Amino acid sequence: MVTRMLFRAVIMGPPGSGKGTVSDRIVKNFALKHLSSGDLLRTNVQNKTEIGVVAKSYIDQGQLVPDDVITRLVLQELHKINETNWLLDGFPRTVPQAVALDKAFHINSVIDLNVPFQTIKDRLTARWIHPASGRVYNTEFNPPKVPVMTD
Ligand SMILES: Nc1nc2c(ncn2[C@@H]2O[C@H](COP(=O)(O)OP(=O)(O)O)[C@@H](O)[C@H]2O)c(=O)[nH]1
Ligand SMILES: Nc1ncnc2c1ncn2[C@@H]1O[C@H](COP(=O)(O)OP(=O)(O)O)[C@@H](O)[C@H]1O
Repeated sequence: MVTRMLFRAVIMGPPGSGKGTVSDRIVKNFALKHLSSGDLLRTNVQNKTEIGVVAKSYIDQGQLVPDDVITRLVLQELHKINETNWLLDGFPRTVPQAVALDKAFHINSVIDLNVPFQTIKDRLTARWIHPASGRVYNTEFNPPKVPVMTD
């Protein structure tokens, strides 16, 4: 049996550090699937799945979704793309999540975005998200081609 080497990476950093933006750029240049825990949760919230209903109450309060809920959701998705190289964004965020991921998969690389707090504040102030597509812009760094429109 021939076993193909698969590349598994995690991108970490506080909210607003640029995980989503950097991930988009990486997957444009490398054959990786980008899986974002935030996007996954938002899809579940939109579709009103059982997990989505539970997750919404935490997200709306600005809290982390409980470890067992998010871990089940993310690992289930990762098993679906078992034959693919992937880049995981937003997970793990806690030690129990990291332990669960480490047990389930061998991780080849971790990118840790180290961005000063003031820079994060400035970026989040200028962040602009198009709700329908989930595309992320920045009014200074990465503005949409037509102001207030998504491209
Ligand atoms: N100036 C600058 N802004 C950036 C950079 N990377 C991301 N941003 C912007 O910072 C904001 C937060 O980025 P995002 O990818 O949503 O961060 P996440 O919350 O870690 O996924 C967005 O408005 C991005 O357009 C960067 O390298 N420089
Ligand atoms: N690994 C995780 N563990 C717990 N909750 C999470 C996790 N990832 C995402 N969430 C929930 O989803 C929300 C949105 O996440 P995300 O899109 O990554 O945005 P941000 O990077 O701006 O926090 C978080 O505020 C949190 O409530």
